[in-house]
Amino acid sequence: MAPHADSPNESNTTSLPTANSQHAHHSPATRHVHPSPSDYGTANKNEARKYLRTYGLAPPGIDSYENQMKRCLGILEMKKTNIEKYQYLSVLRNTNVHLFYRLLSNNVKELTPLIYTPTVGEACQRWSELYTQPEGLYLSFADKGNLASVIENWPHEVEITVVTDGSRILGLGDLGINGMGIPVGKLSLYTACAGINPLKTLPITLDLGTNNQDLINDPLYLGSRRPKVTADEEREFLDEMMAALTERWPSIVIQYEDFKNPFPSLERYKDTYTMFNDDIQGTGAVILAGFINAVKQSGVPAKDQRAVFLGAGSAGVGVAKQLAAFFINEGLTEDEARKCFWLVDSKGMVTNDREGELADHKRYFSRDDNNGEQYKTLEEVVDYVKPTILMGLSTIGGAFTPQILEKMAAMNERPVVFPLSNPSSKSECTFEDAIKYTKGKCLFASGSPFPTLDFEGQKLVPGQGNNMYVFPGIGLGAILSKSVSVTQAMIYASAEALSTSLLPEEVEKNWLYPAIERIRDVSVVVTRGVIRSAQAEKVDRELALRNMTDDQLDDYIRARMYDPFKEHDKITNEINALIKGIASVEPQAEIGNARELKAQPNSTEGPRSNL
Ligand SMILES: NC(=O)C1=CN([C@@H]2O[C@H](COP(=O)(O)OP(=O)(O)OC[C@H]3O[C@@H](n4cnc5c(N)ncnc54)[C@H](O)[C@@H]3O)[C@@H](O)[C@H]2O)C=CC1
Ligand SMILES: CC(=O)C(=O)O
Ligand SMILES: [Mg+2]
Repeated sequence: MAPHADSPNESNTTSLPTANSQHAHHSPATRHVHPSPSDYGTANKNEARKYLRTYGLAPPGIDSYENQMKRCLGILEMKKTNIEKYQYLSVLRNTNVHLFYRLLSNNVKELTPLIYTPTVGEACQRWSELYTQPEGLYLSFADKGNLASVIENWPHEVEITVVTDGSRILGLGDLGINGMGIPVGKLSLYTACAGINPLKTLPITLDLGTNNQDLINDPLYLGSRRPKVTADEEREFLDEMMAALTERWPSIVIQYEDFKNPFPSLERYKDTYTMFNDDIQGTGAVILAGFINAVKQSGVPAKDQRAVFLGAGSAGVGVAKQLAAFFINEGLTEDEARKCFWLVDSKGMVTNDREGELADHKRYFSRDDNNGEQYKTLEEVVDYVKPTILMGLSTIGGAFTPQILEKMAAMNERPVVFPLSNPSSKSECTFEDAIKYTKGKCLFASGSPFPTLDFEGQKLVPGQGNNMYVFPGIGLGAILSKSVSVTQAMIYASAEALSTSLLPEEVEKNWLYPAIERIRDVSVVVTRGVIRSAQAEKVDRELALRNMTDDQLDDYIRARMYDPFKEHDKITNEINALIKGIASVEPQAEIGNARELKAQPNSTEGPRSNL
């Protein structure tokens, strides 16, 4: 990007009718609305400052983007802990949203762990303790019956929302309204990875009570202290919320995230609203993509795959279902595909004849061929099944012990070992242990990032099997195609697209996922796959996209992605348009602060000094 290296005294490329008059007041070349925090940015040129009415309200020096980012990285460097870095970045997002996204886009690998897993886990655990600024919308059970009017308070147009009830935040359990860090973090990635306009994103956290006694006892906790509502109460609440959101924003895409039991809501809303569940479907897709590439390397055909899953919750079952769909595509019958999976939960291997009631979502993969044997521990199950694949979605850090990893290596040329639980403390094993105990044989991906490793003279790069590779493209695809729903085929298509998005040199290095630094390009490929699938399923409403070639569609997608490096061009265009008098000025909300909750006054206010 070209730096904006103007000095305070340099004149700028365009000159406003009143720009050089030190005493000019009431210039028509100003916006007739209050500046937003981003308008005070130090990279704004004088002309822009006058136009935005922030002249004199920021230091006179005019920064280049590079300088701004250098300063931010310097400040980050000074922060001692990751949670301090998280806080600094949150404040930056609130005060200069475009700078925040420039910084994030240019440093996605380094900064994602600070705004997302693992740091967001601690941020959620301490949300009420560290609370400093509004970020998102809270919908309380006490407001049932009035949700539409609460939603009305959100001051911006919305294209996409991420909703959590905080009841299963990463692998950290029920965190109540402290879970807000998750929708905020996911939506930051929507913007950084898929260029969804930050102003058009809405983080929502539902306050449906909590069963976490520590929170209830915590005087600083900012949610209600009532016990978690019943399943029936939750359903009624969600019915009202879905209707109210869609009433206000008819094209809104709604992503469910980190609910303890998300299956009933997915089943209930998936055909009626443009919604999907990230933990079941997004995770299923991202792991399928990595697995498709792992299969190419391991050479084990679908019919010979034996997958043991530690964890049979939303993510475990979601991933198993996507892999089963792939096995069916590879020629297996549904029953043969289903039989490739052995699920293990906190009570041991999931079987039809074990004691106690089996949750509905576990039935599909429940085994009936265990001859009355109940295998309680993962090691017992590994000995019994002799798996080719070991997936971890259990929230149990360290559950893939050295012994289990050694067994995987002894049984397989290239064992697939995916410890996918988040944050890092919950990962079923580290990359280092996986490499050490399988002697470098395993095909590895983890939910949270691990550092690269030197092993026998080779630099090994771990894959990150995290739904962040697909949900941005699923969301953008649904928005651009104006899909009436997000179908299973669209989710599957996102996985196929991701699996093909690797560059030849990435394939050459045996990577399972593309470099995270290329995420915006990858998201274009995923978005195109999702749109094509929506068209095939006839759930799209933007019919003109059907006539585009793939190249044309890619250009179309790119052109609609928010680019934080172009925000100043937008201001310049507004000024030029104003000078020429040929266009009306865009409302401030277009370039304002994404998370600013205070509604902007409309333009009835008279102009102030432009100096
Ligand atoms: N890498 C990624 O992109 C994603 C990772 N996840 C992670 O997966 C984990 C699970 O998420 P969900 O399935 O949504 O949670 P969940 O609460 O629905 O399921 C957890 C499962 O783990 C099982 N489990 C708990 N303790 C166990 C033990 N000692 N031994 C064996 N199994 C045990 C439970 O019985 C349950 O089946 C979380 O840590 C989450 O962060 C979730 C979604 C995406
Ligand atoms: C990544 C994610 O969605 C989770 O850990 O829940
Ligand atoms: Mg999640």
